[in-house]
Amino acid sequence: MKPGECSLGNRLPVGGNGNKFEFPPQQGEDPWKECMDTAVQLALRAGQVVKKALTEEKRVSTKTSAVDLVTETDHLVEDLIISALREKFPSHRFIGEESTSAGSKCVLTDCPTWIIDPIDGTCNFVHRFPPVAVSIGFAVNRELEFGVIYHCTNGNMYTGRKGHGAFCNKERLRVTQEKAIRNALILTEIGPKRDPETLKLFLGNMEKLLTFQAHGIRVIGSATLALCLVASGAADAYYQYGLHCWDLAAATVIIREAGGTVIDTSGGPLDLMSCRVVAAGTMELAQSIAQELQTIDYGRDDN
Ligand SMILES: Nc1ncnc2c1ncn2[C@@H]1O[C@H](CO)[C@@H](O)[C@H]1OP(=O)(O)O
Ligand SMILES: [Mg+2]
Ligand SMILES: [Mg+2]
Repeated sequence: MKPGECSLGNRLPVGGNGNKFEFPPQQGEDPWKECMDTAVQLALRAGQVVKKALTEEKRVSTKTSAVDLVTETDHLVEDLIISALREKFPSHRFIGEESTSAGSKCVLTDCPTWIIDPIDGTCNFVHRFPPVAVSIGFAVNRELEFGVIYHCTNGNMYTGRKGHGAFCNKERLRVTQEKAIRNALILTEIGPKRDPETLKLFLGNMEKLLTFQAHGIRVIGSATLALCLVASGAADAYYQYGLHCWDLAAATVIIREAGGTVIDTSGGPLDLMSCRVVAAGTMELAQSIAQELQTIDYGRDDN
């Protein structure tokens, strides 16, 4: 994809809410810099909407299961982000969690594509449990170029740009060098299926890792923020069956740029649409976890 195919428009800041997040300086020409700057500004703007709505009464509906929640704020924020991006970059494509739920196609092509989770941690949002994020990933030629994840309740802005590192605000992120399950702090998420067979597999996977003397397993209710904790070195690994491309896109760039590994649960390369992942600071730990996991089938995002 040539840089010219990203309609760069003018350089007016998006939003104008007075928030002055400065992206860490980069060297050389970056054809997607304006896109990334726009993503940061939009994540901040969306984050403010989410933060305000957190304390207000919410209308909650369910999607794929009784525990897969959505609110009017998820829709509002996704519309806000996609309409602003479409206006600025009319030739680009969009994959959004709520647009996909409403029937939009979820396919990644070579075109510049934005992959958006308007609220990651909707269940947390509904309960006012703090890990709640806005996640914006961007891919060109099916390769992830950058990711922006805004932790709405504590104001942390996580960014990763391919080849330029990962940051939390202005602080560079680094993964841990832990290689063994034995000493690892591991994060996961439960996924929306709660039938007995799925729960047995989910708990069996946890039990296996605990049997190997993992220091701990944590579930925080936001896949994107859990992955940011791995990028930050606050946890050693993350695995899950039942997440989606919008949970993974932005975070994958951030972890890789923090020196970490993101792979498929089979031990092979990541497939963004496969609804499963293992991420870790080291390939050794990622492979060890992948080897122990029993597959939970969640289908694919692109069919
Ligand atoms: N009841 C629930 N509890 C936690 N996460 C849930 C959930 N239902 C759906 N999810 C989604 O599953 C992802 C990975 O498990 C989470 O980050 C969350 O993304 P969401 O809030 O964007 O829907
Ligand atoms: Mg969401
Ligand atoms: Mg999500």
